[in-house]
Amino acid sequence: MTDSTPDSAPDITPEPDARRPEQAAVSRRRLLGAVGAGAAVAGAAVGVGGTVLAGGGSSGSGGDGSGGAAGSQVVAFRDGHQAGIATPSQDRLCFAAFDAVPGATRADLADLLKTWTAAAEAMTLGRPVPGDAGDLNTPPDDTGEAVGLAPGHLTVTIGYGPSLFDGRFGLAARRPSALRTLPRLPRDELDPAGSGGDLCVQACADDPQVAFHAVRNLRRLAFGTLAPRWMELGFGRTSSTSPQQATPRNLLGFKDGTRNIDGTDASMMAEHVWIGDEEPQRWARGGSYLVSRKIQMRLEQWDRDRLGDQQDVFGRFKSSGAPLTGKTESDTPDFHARSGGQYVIPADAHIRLAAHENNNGLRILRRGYSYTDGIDPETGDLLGGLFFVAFMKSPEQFVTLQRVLGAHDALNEYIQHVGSGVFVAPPGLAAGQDWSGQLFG
Ligand SMILES: C=CC1=C(C)c2cc3[nH]c(cc4nc(cc5[nH]c(cc1n2)c(C)c5CCC(=O)O)C(CCC(=O)O)=C4C)c(C)c3C=C
Ligand SMILES: [Fe+2]
Repeated sequence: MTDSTPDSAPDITPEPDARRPEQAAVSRRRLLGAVGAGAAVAGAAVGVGGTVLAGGGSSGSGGDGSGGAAGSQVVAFRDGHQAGIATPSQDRLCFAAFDAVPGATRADLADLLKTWTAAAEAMTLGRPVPGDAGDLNTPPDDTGEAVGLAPGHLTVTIGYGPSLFDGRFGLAARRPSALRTLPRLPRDELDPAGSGGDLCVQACADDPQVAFHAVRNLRRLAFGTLAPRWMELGFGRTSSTSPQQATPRNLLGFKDGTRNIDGTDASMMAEHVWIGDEEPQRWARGGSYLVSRKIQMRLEQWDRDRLGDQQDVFGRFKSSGAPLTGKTESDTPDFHARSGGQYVIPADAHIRLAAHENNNGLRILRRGYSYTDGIDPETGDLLGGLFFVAFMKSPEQFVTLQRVLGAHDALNEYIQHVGSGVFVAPPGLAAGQDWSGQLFG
């Protein structure tokens, strides 16, 4: 893949002297007129209709706004698969789920998805949402907080929830076969207000402001069609999706992502992650199912647990990340090894229960983030955990794993699943294509 070197982001400074309630509709019309799917992004040096835009390498480096770094901080927006799945996971996340507002029509949704495509592509390049930046009588098309920041390897990945394929938008006949609300799983205590959604947007970047800016601007463009349902900010990745990345640690202090699927391994991705020819809905092939789970951790309780028990919970050493049967992080766990009649990796250890060796070869691509919700007003405890995100060929992969984990995992003493989502992430966009045409056919 080739790196592009976008110009530094243009100034979008005119001070608005009038803020009108119809601002969003005006902006959306202007954006469609000015850009349109497949046309050149306003001010961009690179066309969006076919030119290879960028390499997808992410080092996790922070966006420093330096023009020199920008060229290597653009992840290709158009590809066979959406960026933000197999591409290296960035350090920061902003994830939002949206619902269609009552009265929103098929035409509204189609219009919005076209607009979102152009906006997401521009922001990925480190550019503002396109439009006429000089009109003093309408609000600026871009909210402005990413001006001067580097692209930060921004990826914008969208997904459609099962509810989008009900009767409202004439999409029932286009519902991917495995897309349905997850069944109730063991120990679930889900908050409906923090679960589900008609659509989702996963924005990942090296810089939290770049990720938030992307979601905020898509939300702004959606006024009158979609309303936000829930949102999560992730401040530290808890997985590696490329062999070049060091394994990060989760909030329990353990290396997380050691035996994740490598996003550059095309055959593993085809076998476990990408929707293939088995899917009758051709438009969804090359996409993937996204399962999100907000998993609260009992951090204070964990912090009082002894090290030996913490290691038994996972079946790995805390400091090195090696399995309890090995010496280094990359050693393969030996699930048969015993000592004094007991398994070295305990029967209820997280990795024993989750390992593909013990689940008929089943694997998922994990791409989660740590989150915090501040302090529990009732107990004074720190609130935080894992915003688990995983991609897979079918949500059944998650359901199968979680049925086992929810019933037997030693980790259950320290966690609670409180939010849930399932979405189909459509395949990547070809030159000239947009999310609207792809979904509506
Ligand atoms: C249903 C799927 C999974 C949920 C939910 C889940 C929650 C969860 N996991 C950790 C921390 C770790 N998980 C690790 C490995 C691991 N986890 C899953 C699946 C789920 N985890 C899988 C498939 C695996 C790989 C197992 C293997 O093949 O060995 C590890 C070990 C290091 C690694 O391989 O990544 C850690 C640590 C937490 C904290 C958590 C919920 C809060
Ligand atoms: Fe896990």
